[in-house]
Amino acid sequence: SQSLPSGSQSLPSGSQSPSDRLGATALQVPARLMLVEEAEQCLPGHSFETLQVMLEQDHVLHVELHHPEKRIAVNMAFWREMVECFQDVGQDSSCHATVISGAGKCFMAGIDLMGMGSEFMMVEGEDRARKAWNLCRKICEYQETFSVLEKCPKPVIAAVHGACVGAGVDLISACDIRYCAQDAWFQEVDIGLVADVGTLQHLPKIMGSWSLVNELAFTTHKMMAPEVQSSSLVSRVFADKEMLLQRALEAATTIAARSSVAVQGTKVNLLCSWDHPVPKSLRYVATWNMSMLQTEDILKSVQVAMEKKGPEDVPFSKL
Ligand SMILES: CCC/C=C/C=C/C(=O)SCCNC(=O)CCNC(=O)[C@H](O)C(C)(C)COP(=O)(O)OP(=O)(O)OC[C@H]1O[C@@H](n2cnc3c(N)ncnc32)[C@H](O)[C@@H]1OP(=O)(O)O
Repeated sequence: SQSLPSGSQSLPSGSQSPSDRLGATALQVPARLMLVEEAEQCLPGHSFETLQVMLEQDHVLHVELHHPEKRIAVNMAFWREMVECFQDVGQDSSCHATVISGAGKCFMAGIDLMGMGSEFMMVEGEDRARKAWNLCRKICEYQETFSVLEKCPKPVIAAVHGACVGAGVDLISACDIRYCAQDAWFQEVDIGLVADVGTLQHLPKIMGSWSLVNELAFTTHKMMAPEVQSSSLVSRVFADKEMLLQRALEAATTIAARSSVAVQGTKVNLLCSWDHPVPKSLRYVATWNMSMLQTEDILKSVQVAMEKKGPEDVPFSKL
């Protein structure tokens, strides 16, 4: 059988239909069985090769992409570690929201053109059918690197500065909120292949203009910050990286102070409406809320609203 990157036994294999995605979000099966207490201690200090995880505020994690000397060109470890990291974020009840950014001069320079070329050229298999089968499995595993961001019920905010190329666009298109700095620019892959890990599936739904999506995909047109804002790829542009991170962390802190029942349930149901027609999504939220409306968070929230306080004043229980 095809040899896998080390540690990749923890990656789910096979492509997922929208309903699989929803099911996985709603009823996540732990990838690595871990007690909540262990998960809480584990993530911020966890040592990854390509990711640095920092606890920024109460309940807010900052995941920084690392490989600054190669402009965050992503290597084999990255594809595996993103899955490990965001599966753990999903399980960690003390994390309510996450910011993801790039260390050094840019957000991401795409795949490591030197290190990863052989990954797709050298596919094992005794004949073409078996090679194709193994290649399909591999592509599905790489898709999971960014799909994990959607499956994670905690909102993920992408904070982009400088270049965001190829796989960087795949990554941000799977995030829940996208902010960028004035110096940010975005560009599709131009290495003789069809992008296959999320960009083409997400961008038409995210951006307001099919024409612009096509332009970006067909011509590899370099989009600068004002253009990505007017096309809705990002919702806010900030003067520089410092301001960008500050405002991304502020947004994450606001989210983290709210009821987890409300925030995580909202993410799951927004994804449902992304994937399904309105009647089906309405039925789903009715089924969702027949249990979730029984939360104590509603009473607590109403009480503080009456007292003219904010959600940060409510002692919500962990989820
Ligand atoms: C696997 C599943 C499917 C996924 C497919 C994804 C495909 C893609 O991502 S395609 C996109 C590939 N990326 C690129 O084409 C971008 C290449 N890089 C650049 O254009 C520039 O480096 C960049 C604009 C990002 C930054 O420019 P700057 O002037 O600031 O830096 P450089 O001097 O160019 O680079 C500094 C060192 O980093 C190395 N480097 C940069 N990008 C990559 C890369 N993608 N892969 C490998 N190495 C990279 C660059 O060679 C320099 O190294 P050194 O010469 O040793 O200092």
